[in-house]
Amino acid sequence: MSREECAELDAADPLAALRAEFELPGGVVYLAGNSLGALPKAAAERVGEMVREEWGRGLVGSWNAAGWFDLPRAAGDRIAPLIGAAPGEVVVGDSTSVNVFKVVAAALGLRPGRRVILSDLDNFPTDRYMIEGAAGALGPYEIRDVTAATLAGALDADVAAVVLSEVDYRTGARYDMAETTRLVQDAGAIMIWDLCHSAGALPVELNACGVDFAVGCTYKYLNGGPGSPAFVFAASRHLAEARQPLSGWHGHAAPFAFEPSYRPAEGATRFLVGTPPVLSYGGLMASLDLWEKADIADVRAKSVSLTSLFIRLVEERCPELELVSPRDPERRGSQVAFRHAEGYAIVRAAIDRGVVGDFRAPDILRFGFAPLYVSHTDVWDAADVLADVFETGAWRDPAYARRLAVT
Ligand SMILES: Cc1ncc(COP(=O)(O)O)c(C=O)c1O
Ligand SMILES: Nc1c(O)cccc1C(=O)C[C@H](N)C(=O)O
Repeated sequence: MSREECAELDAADPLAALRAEFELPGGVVYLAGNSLGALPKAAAERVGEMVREEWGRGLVGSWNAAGWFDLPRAAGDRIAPLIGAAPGEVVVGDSTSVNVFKVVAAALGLRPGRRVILSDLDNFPTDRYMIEGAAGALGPYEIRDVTAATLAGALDADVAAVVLSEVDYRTGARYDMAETTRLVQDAGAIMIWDLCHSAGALPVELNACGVDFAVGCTYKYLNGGPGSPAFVFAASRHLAEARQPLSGWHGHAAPFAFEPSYRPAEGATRFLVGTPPVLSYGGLMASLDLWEKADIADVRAKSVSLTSLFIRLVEERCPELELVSPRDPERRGSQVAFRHAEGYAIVRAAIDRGVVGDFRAPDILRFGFAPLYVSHTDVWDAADVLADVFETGAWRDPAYARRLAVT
């Protein structure tokens, strides 16, 4: 595959026009949108307007006039179609970590008498830490570690809830959501999915799969900006009964009645806690405008095309790298991971040459493909830079051996 052929694929890409809506620095191929999505140009304007007009001029009246109070529900209703949820089932607030705690607590409350939580050993650590915290605070509960291969054998009548990430943050491996949810629910347990690496990366059908609860962040493929608030989904059939213990006033049935005791709000609002980080919703809402112009089926088709092309080019040109992601596109998300003992130095050398991926210990090189702004020529250029890093031995520079504190 030549660079010219990649350009032809880009010319036929139905999402191509969306790239111009993003602020992307020149000379950079950005393959870390699975960690922090790129900046939509309109997001900078929107946040600026919120600061100047809504905060500066509207002052406290903006809680009503500018709709600040309803942002968690409004943003949730706009994310709902991207994850196969109905209006009223999704709210946006807090972080994914905090939302894991809430849905685990809600799930445990729906399965009294069952004392076991199953958690994927390969799940992103914060999910595991929050499950430990919830089990300790609400328990005692026993946590049993599973993998995709051992899950079925671990399901028994003691299991209250199962928490899995649909797409593995390191390998990009993807669970079969429909089949796994059915398996878990057939055992009488509650199914909780973490969609951090799914939302905006591939079509998610929460209700079609009968999922109970889900959480996910908005700063990766949804491009909401650094630290933009996370979402939480609760299936409508659970909304009347589900309770979560972080009973803050924004989840109260009548926050401005200032009642002395907590009464949960109707619907998913009961999963809210305190005052929303209003300005952080500005970037997210601007980004969600772009999502209305994108067909998620096109997003998936392009994602498969980009990731498959990257695997092919890198395997041809960098035989030193071992593919870690599933080769079958059905079984992977929108990222590609390779293994190499010197992965850290290789990633740093590639970043210095304009190809921004990231490294996950102990030896994973990770590249995310956000179909709204990554092109096939970007993929070609990234593989070219990686090949150059090997051919020139650039990664051997001692400067690349020194680990940075973050990311
Ligand atoms: C699967 C998964 N869950 C959770 C998180 C993070 O959660 P939080 O936004 O609370 O830091 C990440 C990435 O940061 C993730 O990849
Ligand atoms: N959430 C992050 C953060 O607070 C700092 C640095 C990176 C992140 C990330 O999102 C990492 C990402 N979840 C991952 O899959 O590794």
